Amino acid sequence: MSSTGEPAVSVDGLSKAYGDTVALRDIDLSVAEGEFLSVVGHSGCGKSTLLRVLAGLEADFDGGAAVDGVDVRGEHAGNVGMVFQEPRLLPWLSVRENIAVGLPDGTNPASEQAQARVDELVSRVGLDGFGDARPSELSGGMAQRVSLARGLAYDPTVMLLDEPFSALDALTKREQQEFLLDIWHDREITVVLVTHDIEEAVYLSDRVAVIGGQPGTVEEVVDVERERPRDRSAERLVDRRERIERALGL
Ligand SMILES: Nc1ncnc2c1ncn2[C@@H]1O[C@H](COP(=O)(O)OP(=O)(O)OP(=O)(O)O)[C@@H](O)[C@H]1O
Repeated sequence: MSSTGEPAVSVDGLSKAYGDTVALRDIDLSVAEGEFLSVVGHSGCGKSTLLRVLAGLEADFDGGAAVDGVDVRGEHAGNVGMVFQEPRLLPWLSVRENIAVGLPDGTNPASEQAQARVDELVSRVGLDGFGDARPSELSGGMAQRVSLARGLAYDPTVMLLDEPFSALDALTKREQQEFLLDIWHDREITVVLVTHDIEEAVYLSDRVAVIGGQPGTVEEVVDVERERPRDRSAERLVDRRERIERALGL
């Protein structure tokens, strides 16, 4: 990744209302290239709204939000991939075809280049041998990996993940967390992860932004550390978890 020194994500005085409901108020946030940032907060504090703004899905807001220095409201904005809580796969398409849905507009999915890109993504998310399977033949964790591959197909610089593991059982969730770290490991992408799970946020992230209140504002940004691999029970992580819990009034 070539570093321009520009933050991958910058949010400046962002406020967003839905009619009379103010979801976010005066949010400032900056995410460096290659950084892993999590966003935690109580239900309804505006976490998904923040991701939707960054993904260019909400045009009507006050303040600024940019990805790679480009305003998210602009025509060429949003070199982002998005992964949701549910995999949202098309049941009548194969794994390969579902991933191809995420290829950049104008790509001919039948072209040799597109096919090679899809094969590479199937491999990258550990699904060799399942390329022709239908979503109904996959486990929850596998389906979520297809969703991740579809998000990566666009070759985004920033991945936005909205509680991608919250529907998974505890063991699968851990596997998927490791999997996401593997994908992110070379820091070729910047990750913004929304989660309810404080332990997950602390284990995975460089920094954790705590959003509180309604409308949501940034209460605190907690530095975790840059080192990896990490021990989930390390004192430093426990300390960070407690700090976040206090910020959330838990
Ligand atoms: N499309 C919408 N229309 C009206 N109000 C909305 C809409 N989307 C979100 N809201 C409101 O905005 C506020 C923030 O919602 P948002 O989904 O961003 O919160 P969240 O922190 O992601 O919640 P959760 O953790 O429960 O997913 C809530 O009060 C919600 O009711």
